[in-house]
Amino acid sequence: MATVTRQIKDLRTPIICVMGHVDHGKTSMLDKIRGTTVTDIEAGEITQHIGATEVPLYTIESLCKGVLPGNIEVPGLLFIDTPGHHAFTTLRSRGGALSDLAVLVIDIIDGFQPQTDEALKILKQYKTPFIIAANKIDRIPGWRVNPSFSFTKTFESQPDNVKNALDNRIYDLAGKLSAYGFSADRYDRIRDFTRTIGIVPISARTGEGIPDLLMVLVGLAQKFLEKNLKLHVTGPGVGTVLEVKEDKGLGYSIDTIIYDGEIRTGDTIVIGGKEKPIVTKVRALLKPMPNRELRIVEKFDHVDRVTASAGVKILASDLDKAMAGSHLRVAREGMLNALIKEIESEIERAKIVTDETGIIVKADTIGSLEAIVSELRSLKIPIAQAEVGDISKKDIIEAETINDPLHRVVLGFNVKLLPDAKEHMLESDVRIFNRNVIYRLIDDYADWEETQKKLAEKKKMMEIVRPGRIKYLVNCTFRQSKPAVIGVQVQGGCIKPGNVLIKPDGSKVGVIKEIQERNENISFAKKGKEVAISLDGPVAGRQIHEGEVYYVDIPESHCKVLEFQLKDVLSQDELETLIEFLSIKRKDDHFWGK
Ligand SMILES: Nc1nc2c(ncn2[C@@H]2O[C@H](COP(=O)(O)OP(=O)(O)OP(=O)(O)O)[C@@H](O)[C@H]2O)c(=O)[nH]1
Repeated sequence: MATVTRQIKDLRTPIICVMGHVDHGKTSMLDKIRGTTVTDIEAGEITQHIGATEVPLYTIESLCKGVLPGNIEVPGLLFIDTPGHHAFTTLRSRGGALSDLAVLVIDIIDGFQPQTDEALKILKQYKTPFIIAANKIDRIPGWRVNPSFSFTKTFESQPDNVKNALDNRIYDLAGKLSAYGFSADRYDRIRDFTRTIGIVPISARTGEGIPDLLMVLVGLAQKFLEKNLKLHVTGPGVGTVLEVKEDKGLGYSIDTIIYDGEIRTGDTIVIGGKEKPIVTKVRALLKPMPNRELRIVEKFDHVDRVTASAGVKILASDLDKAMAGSHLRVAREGMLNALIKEIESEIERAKIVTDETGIIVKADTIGSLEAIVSELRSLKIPIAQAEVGDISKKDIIEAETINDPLHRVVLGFNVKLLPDAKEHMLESDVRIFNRNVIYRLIDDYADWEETQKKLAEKKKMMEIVRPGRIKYLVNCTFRQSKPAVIGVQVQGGCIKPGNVLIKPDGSKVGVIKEIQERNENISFAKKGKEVAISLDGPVAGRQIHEGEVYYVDIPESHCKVLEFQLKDVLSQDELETLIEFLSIKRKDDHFWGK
């Protein structure tokens, strides 16, 4: 058996990003690789944050059971677990940009889905080499499970019809990929991985195909790293802050990915802070034990130095204001000022340009903030303020000053509602949405906004005098005066008690006191109804005559609202009646109600 003992010191660990549609099995796949389970702690079952898992070469070697080629020099693989929903585009792009390689997970039964397409577009844009993990092969009807087998081995043991079914699905995937200009094939039929995308059939549930996946990734990383990547493992470290945490006993710490160079205890580092760059000294470097996921690790190794690429927890003072998503740079001799300037301009760029008025957004990291902002922008929802941090009383007070009640809103993503904010909220009309799943946060706000709009329209309609046209029916004079009681037919729109009536020549008729239908008082009568109305003002036979037509007199300000704001909510006959009424009013004054 060929042993893999050729680690060359200066090669950094390639960073792998995992992408794919919701529920296609990204988390399960990583779980299978690292042998732990994070699915249970995912909010809303969607992976929310970039996490990192280092899989050392010896683990890959043992999983691949001797099938690994003999020329591997990379020290292992560092997996970044990117989230799966389209609202995470920004985070994904960051993952895409950060990673050397990607695995696009596709449920072989479900096939291409919207986020599969989106991931492909991102991969293409960033020119990131990738492979496809065609997951859930155990769901192919008739599949014979061989837990943890390599794909080639388990495939051999399948009946012909199952083999064909799998190949047909792979063929389908390859067809879809060709629409993006990618040529793709089952990985074991490919000679040149730089030209053809490898499709590795796997089952994240049974572990089948996982050895093949790792083997292809290591081989590909080796090839691409040799060709395309300059490897710095000795220069000053460069990284990105994934999360800022307050841990019991540890104080504030930052979880980071170091993707270039090295970092040592005692190093001076510069990182992005909420207001200004933070310059601090590394007190301790805590590396997760190999094969553990950075977020749920309980055990750390204290190390003196870490080389790229690695997920590492850094302990230092002044980290409470560190900003998740910002860069981290190690400052060696004479570099400090330049680095501070660099991080300063980065903070400046990260400040999200906001609109003059709009809602307030708070999020836990720059990445999630950017994702929410870009989603809100695409929905054309204005943003007055967007910041990393918990929801404070100040945010609510700020929101109270917003004129439009639909924008008197604070959207919080994965943040706390601070106690003083909670208290103030009770006496405020500001609406707060605080969720830990981005699409739910935005959907909830959009639903609320829609309901509020409808309610506001309804309220407006209730207050506004609406168009109406009636005909005074022949032989329907029931009382001549004080009040006159006459029978009418509603010919357009509707009438209500309190409506003032006018004639087509614009002269005033009187005010409707009551409306009766079969001797019962009613609050309104719509088109088609024949009702009796009592009228204050006119004397039947003198000022008003049977056979005449009257219009509801609409105040000029109401006409403006009807014509320019509520036109879409008016029925066809209301609209026609309004047009007739306006032509009466505009006969002498062309600009009436405009
Ligand atoms: N039968 C079968 N089920 C699988 C396999 N892989 C994942 N699943 C199931 O598919 C569901 C989704 O898997 P996840 O790993 O949570 O998917 P994900 O892509 O990480 O989903 P998000 O984090 O929500 O984006 C879970 O119920 C898994 O148990 C597989 O290979 N075979």
